[in-house]
Amino acid sequence: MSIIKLEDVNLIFKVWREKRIKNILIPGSKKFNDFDKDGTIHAIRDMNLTINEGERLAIIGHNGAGKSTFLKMVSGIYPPTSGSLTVEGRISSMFELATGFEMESNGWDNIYLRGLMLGETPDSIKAKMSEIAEFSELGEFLNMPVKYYSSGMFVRLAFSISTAIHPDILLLDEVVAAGDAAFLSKANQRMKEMVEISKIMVLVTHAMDSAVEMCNRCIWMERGSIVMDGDPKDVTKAYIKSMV
Ligand SMILES: Nc1ncnc2c1ncn2[C@@H]1O[C@H](COP(=O)(O)OP(=O)(O)OP(=O)(O)O)[C@@H](O)[C@H]1O
Repeated sequence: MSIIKLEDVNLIFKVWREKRIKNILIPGSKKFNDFDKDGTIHAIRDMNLTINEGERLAIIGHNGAGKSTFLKMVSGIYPPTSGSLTVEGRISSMFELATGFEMESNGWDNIYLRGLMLGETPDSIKAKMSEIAEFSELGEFLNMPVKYYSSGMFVRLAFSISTAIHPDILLLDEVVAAGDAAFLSKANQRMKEMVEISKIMVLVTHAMDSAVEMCNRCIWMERGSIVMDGDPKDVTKAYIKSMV
């Protein structure tokens, strides 16, 4: 049984500002970085939300609304400052794909290490290695330290590993642009398969048609809070209307 449950959750970032060189050197420039009077950003505010199995949730909202922070919090990157966050199920995050790579190690070693990080056992990741390598189409480059990869090659490797595991909960931040056109179409197909097998999907997007086509529930966030929660057609319509 997979579930994501937030009860009165807050996430506050402490923003370092008083000691900026600019503040010290230029008198009167202290207000340069005035997000909040006390130097904090309240990214998630008193959030209550339950996401159950079968739900495909889209999160929409303006820049800085807290959408990506929400995903990172659910994936465990940022712990909530207060409140209760329950996540049951194996998570796969399709964002910050580069996190956790060993730049000095080669592609093969990174497949293995990253697989373990994503919850595979040594045996299960070994069994998937050749399939991951094949999907990435990196061939001989897999023997090379990943620090020498081009950005497109790096994305291919990261994407191939992340999508080889079968998650209960799939967290997506926009569409993953993975390499050239041929790889992109293969990647999109693989992404669709992942969406189908996952029990819960959360998609952060600025594309209203993706929210409507891919999801069966939508929340609109502003300033860390949920403004509206409901059918993607209704929520995206209200969001668009608010902008005109
Ligand atoms: N690591 C961090 N440290 C400090 N503040 C942060 C950090 N990450 C995000 N923020 C702040 O938290 C707020 C929410 O940011 P977030 O990235 O979640 O917004 P978003 O809705 O995903 O925006 P966008 O649509 O532009 O991607 C913003 O004010 C942002 O500046």
